[in-house]
Amino acid sequence: MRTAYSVETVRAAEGELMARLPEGALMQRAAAGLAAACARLLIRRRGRVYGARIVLLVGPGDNGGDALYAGARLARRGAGVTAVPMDPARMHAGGLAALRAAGGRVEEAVPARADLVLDGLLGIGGKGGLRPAAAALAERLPHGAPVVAVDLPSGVDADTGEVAGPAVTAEVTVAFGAYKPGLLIDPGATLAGALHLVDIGLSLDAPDVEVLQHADVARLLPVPAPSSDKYRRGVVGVVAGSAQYPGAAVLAVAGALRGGAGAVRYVGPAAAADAVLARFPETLIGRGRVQAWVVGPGLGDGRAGEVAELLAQDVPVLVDADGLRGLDAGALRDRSAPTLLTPHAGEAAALLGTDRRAVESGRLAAVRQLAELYGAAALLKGSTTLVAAGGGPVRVNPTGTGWLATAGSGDVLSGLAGALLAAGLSAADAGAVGAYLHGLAGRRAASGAPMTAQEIAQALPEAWRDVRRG
Ligand SMILES: NC(=O)C1=CN([C@@H]2O[C@H](COP(=O)(O)OP(=O)(O)OC[C@H]3O[C@@H](n4cnc5c(N)ncnc54)[C@H](OP(=O)(O)O)[C@@H]3O)[C@@H](O)[C@H]2O)[C@@H](O)CC1
Ligand SMILES: Nc1ncnc2c1ncn2[C@@H]1O[C@H](COP(=O)(O)OP(=O)(O)O)[C@@H](O)[C@H]1O
Ligand SMILES: [K+]
Repeated sequence: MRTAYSVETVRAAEGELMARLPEGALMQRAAAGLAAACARLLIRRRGRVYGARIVLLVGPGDNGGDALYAGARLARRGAGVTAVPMDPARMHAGGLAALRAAGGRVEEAVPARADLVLDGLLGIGGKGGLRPAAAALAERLPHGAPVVAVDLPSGVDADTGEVAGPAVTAEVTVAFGAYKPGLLIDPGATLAGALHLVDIGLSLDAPDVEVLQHADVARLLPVPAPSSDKYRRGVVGVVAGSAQYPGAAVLAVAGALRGGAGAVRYVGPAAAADAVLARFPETLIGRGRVQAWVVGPGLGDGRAGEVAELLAQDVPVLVDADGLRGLDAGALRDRSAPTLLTPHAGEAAALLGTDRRAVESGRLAAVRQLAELYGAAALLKGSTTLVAAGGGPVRVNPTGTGWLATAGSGDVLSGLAGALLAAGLSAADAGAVGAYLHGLAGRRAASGAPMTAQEIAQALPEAWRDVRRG
């Protein structure tokens, strides 16, 4: 499991540790780890550190200090290091002295050529969008040089991943003590590139954000026991599709059949039921007992009554797409069985009474609000799928890919996550495991070329095997 901690938590842990260590010790640990990561990158790219041209973008705070001390270490290994300050009058004094002592230079303009750039403009002390002096440096990077972000790409909000205006795009981000949520959530995650963590000795407990990995997902997968039968494995009921959108029913059932439940029951108009049976003769048709319902994909208008009726039952319910329209927050909060809502940004905006852009730029806050307002687990789809429930850490899905943005892909996910719910996973686990498998299947089905939603469903068994192999 990869975890991330808010700035407030990291600052508190740093404060505690700093009080017990000699002054500057933490920054030396950070700079040593940073310099080692830079050296590895230079050796990979050009065989050695000696003779490399390194540019340090230096902000006024400790983030700039880290860059200066790391630059000094690299200069001692024979690199030519040039520091470019955001404000020449405000640079970390100790770091600057160390760089000069190691033979580094300070210049006002960013050199046109470099083998490596260290972005030490802003770290966790950055507030709001980059101010003009910082933005000017971030926008004038030497062409083609890889960028290593110090703790955080400057311009990314550490707690949310929001980016207001210009920001640095890094090849690698070297984070100190802990990952920050903004490194894991888009748009920040995309700008951060590959992540590398330097242990500086912080002790941290409950994370704000967590990212499941293969081993975590493997532990949660519902694998049949010798004594299993189809009912014990769980029956998932799918209420989806309409005369206008029969395909949504087929795709939701396709996802559900690969989600680990023992049987899939379909409830919907005859035309959609015929389409489902033609494709999946193993589907049970018509109402009956289920261990979880999936309701919403392709329902069309005028079926809110059916949604309310399912929500009145004391079984887990996943609500997606058209099912999300006009949900009654009070009724949801009163439910005792688990509920999982799976909106995309537009649907989430409608549920929260805000606009789509606000959701997309502040995904973490939006998913937390959804979970709180509706008293349910919430899975916010899109670039970086997030799952929130009950005030616990928000789960960030690491397997997503833009190729998943294809019509019907969400229908497959709803069936899949619903089946996991029927198999007995909690709503948060069903959402997180569903998104994980869906992303893996999407990557496998696409492998660099467009794919269809049906192909995502078809690739799900391979995603399961992949996860179980570890
Ligand atoms: N604490 C520790 O133990 C350790 C911390 N470590 C390192 O310290 C980093 C945090 O350092 P930090 O607290 O000095 O803040 P930092 O990110 O350098 O920025 C603050 C400066 O930026 C300015 N500024 C703010 N927003 C701005 C904007 N939008 N655009 C432009 N300028 C802006 C702000 O200016 P002001 O608002 O004061 O005018 C202030 O001068 C952390 O990320 C890690 O790298 C490691 O060494 C490990 C040990
Ligand atoms: N940029 C993206 N990166 C990763 N995944 C994405 C992106 N855009 C969409 N997705 C995923 O694709 C699926 C689309 O679902 P949805 O919006 O419900 O579409 P549809 O209703 O057509 O099925 C979701 O799983 C979502 O997370
Ligand atoms: K930085």
